[in-house]
Amino acid sequence: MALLEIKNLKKVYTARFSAQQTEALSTVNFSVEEGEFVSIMGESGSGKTTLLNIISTLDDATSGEVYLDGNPLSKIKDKEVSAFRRSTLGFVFQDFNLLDNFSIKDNILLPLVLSKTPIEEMEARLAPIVRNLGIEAHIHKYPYEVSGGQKQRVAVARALITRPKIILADEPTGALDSKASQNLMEILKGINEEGQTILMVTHSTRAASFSKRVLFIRDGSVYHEIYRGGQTADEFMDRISQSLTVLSSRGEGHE
Ligand SMILES: Nc1ncnc2c1ncn2[C@@H]1O[C@H](COP(=O)(O)OP(=O)(O)OP(=O)(O)O)[C@@H](O)[C@H]1O
Repeated sequence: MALLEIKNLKKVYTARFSAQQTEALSTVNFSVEEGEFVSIMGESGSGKTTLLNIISTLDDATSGEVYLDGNPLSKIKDKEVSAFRRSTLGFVFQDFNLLDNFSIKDNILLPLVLSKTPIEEMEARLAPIVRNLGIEAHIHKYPYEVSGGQKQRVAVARALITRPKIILADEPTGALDSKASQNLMEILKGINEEGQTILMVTHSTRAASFSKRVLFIRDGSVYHEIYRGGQTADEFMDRISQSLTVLSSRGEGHE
């Protein structure tokens, strides 16, 4: 059974003060196996954020279903959604989403504090994660005292601390320079090699080349996919670029 299964997902937005409707997702079908690292690419407005928001339980689908470990997300009761999200999903966003008034350590521990984890357990989980991510020396600082790349590593630490089933990353390198982006992607690749499943939305072909599979979304549905297989990151990046060129220049059909 796939870890994540997206079945016939459709999302239509209805404008609040008019009858105007936008079909953001038409029919999305795909699945992610445990241990995979999958990127989602597509032009602006193709529905990537909408898709990630529905998988994140931040938004509801118009129809279709998302299954995690075989369980339909739409059946989770409203009052259980926050706890589900906290314990099962790890989030990494483009703009880090750290709390400025919390130290780095408190930002990382926040999901565990909210789920009332004992202090000894929190400390035991924190130590290896901050060591692996190279942010050990910064945990008593505040977000405004560290670089963008370090902030994003803090966000990754916060995502990992709950031992989520899947990490959902939305443009994680979007606010980083090329060196920090490379560093972050190497970290995500390493985490994936240790078994963490990752689903990432990105515009960056270089970032996507670190994943094992790339899904291309267009006009609200998955249009094409490629696997890295035995290719090097550079070879895979060339294939991703070629696919994007073909897809943006072609109206219909598969490669
Ligand atoms: N809250 C909303 N209300 C109405 N329409 C929306 C809403 N959010 C998104 N849309 C529309 O749904 C479509 C898909 O948007 P979405 O943000 O998912 O695209 P995207 O691929 O993430 O784009 P980008 O790469 O620019 O972030 C677009 O046409 C967008 O205008």
